[in-house]
Order: sequence, then structure tokens, then C-alpha cells
Amino acid sequence: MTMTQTALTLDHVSFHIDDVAIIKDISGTIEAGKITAFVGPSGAGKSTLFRLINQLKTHTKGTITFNNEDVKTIHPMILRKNIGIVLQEGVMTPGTVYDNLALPRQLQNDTLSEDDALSFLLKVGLEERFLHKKAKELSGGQKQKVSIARTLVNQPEVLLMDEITSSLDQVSTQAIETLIKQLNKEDHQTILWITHNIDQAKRLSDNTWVLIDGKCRYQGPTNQLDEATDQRVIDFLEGGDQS
Ligand SMILES: Nc1ncnc2c1ncn2[C@@H]1O[C@H](COP(=O)(O)OP(=O)(O)OP(=O)(O)O)[C@@H](O)[C@H]1O
Repeated sequence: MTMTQTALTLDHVSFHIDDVAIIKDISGTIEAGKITAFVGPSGAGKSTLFRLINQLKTHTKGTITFNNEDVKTIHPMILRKNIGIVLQEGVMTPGTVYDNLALPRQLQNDTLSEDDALSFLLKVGLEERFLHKKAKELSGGQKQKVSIARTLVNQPEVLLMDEITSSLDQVSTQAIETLIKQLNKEDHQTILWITHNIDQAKRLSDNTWVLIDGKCRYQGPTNQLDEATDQRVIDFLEGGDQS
């Protein structure tokens, strides 16, 4: 039997803006080396939860632990180096692909050699000829690959992916899905993946959390999602609100 390791633990986590509860008493564990999908209706709190995990936002109640350390006690720069985030639009900074890849190191007053930059580029399936291309001139799918490579430069233990394929066509989406599976299989990368597409969650993830109105209403193996008994989860899965 293989032992499962925990990457993240949430213990009664809540988040309020003024008096409005956005995240409501969420507890659970994220297994290391697995892909966990986060699904749920629009506005359910998925992006907010990611921002609590890497402390771009600070939870008002409860505790989030990363490798047994309270995230509030970890220096934000160290935390975000170890828990990298990729966002919906592969936003490129001005300059070349190399400039973009070197950015995380620059922010730490460090440099990235061209050889290392190339290895990250190849890892996401882009060839050497892209290294000195202007980043703004890449296609949407290529930008998203560079943006994943840029996050990988920090060699994060955990990758947060927030709807990273939602603005891509089917071919690019498939390429990104293949890449993510590969990162997970070959490098045992822990991946948390927000998607509005339940079929994508089923294709990719080991575990799924269903968030509805700030609460986590399902948490467990993705292949048991269809056996969920919570009526709101059933309604959501049946297409009540997949926006
Ligand atoms: N700065 C803010 N002030 C007030 N409410 C906010 C703020 N930011 C987010 N919210 C609210 O918090 C809730 C959760 O938003 P969040 O973006 O986390 O949801 P989501 O599940 O990621 O949605 P989507 O799938 O549409 O991206 C929403 O109701 C949103 O309106």
C-alpha cells in the first residue's frame, strides 16, 4: 500500500469581506502528488480559496497549513515561490520569452541561464526557437505554456491553476491538459485545478472539491463524484449551474 502525503490542510477556514462570508468554514486535505479539481458555480469562492492558500488574501478564521506550517507564518515570498499560481490569461510582460522566464529569478535578485530557461521551455513543449521571440506575439496557447514554464522556474511544490484553459481553443486545451498530466506523472507535481468544465475535472483529476456558495459540499475521489448525495452537488453536476 502506498502512503498518501498531505500537501495542504484547511481547518475551518472562513473568509469575510466586511460582514459578508465568501468562504464558509471549509476543512479538508490536499494530497501531495495528486491533481485536485475545484468545481462549482460562478461566484462560489474557488478563486478566493486559491488566494487564501497562497495568502494573496488573508482568511479571517481557521488555519491553512502547508507542509505542517501555518501559511500565515511563512514569508509571503517563500510561500508564493513554493505555491505557484497560473492564471486564466497567460499574461506576458514586455520583452522576449526568455525575459518572461527570467522574471521570477530577477524578483529574487538572481539570474536564469539561457540553458536553464531552455529546459523549462522544452518541459512545456515549446521549441528553442521560441526563446528569443517577443512574448506578446505568441498565440494564446503558447502564452499559457510560457506562463506555466515561468511558474515552474521557482520549482514550486504546489501549482495552483485558475481556469487556465478557459480562453483556449480545443487543440490548445488538449495540449495544456497533456502537459499538466505529464508534470503530475513525471515530476509528481501537486496540482490544484479550478475548472468550470466538469468533464475536464473528470479527465484530469484524482480528487475533486465541489464549492457552492462558499461551502465545500463534496470532497473526495473524482471517480466517486457521481455517487455524491448532497442535493446541491447533484443539481450542479446535472447542469443546474455550470457557468
Ligand atoms: N473584493 C470583493 N468585494 C466583494 N465581494 C467580492 C470581492 N471579491 C470577490 N467577491 C465575491 O466573492 C465571491 C467568490 O468569488 P470568486 O471569484 O472566488 O468565485 P469563483 O468561484 O472563483 O467564481 P468564477 O468561477 O466566476 O471565477 C463572489 O460572490 C464575488 O462576488
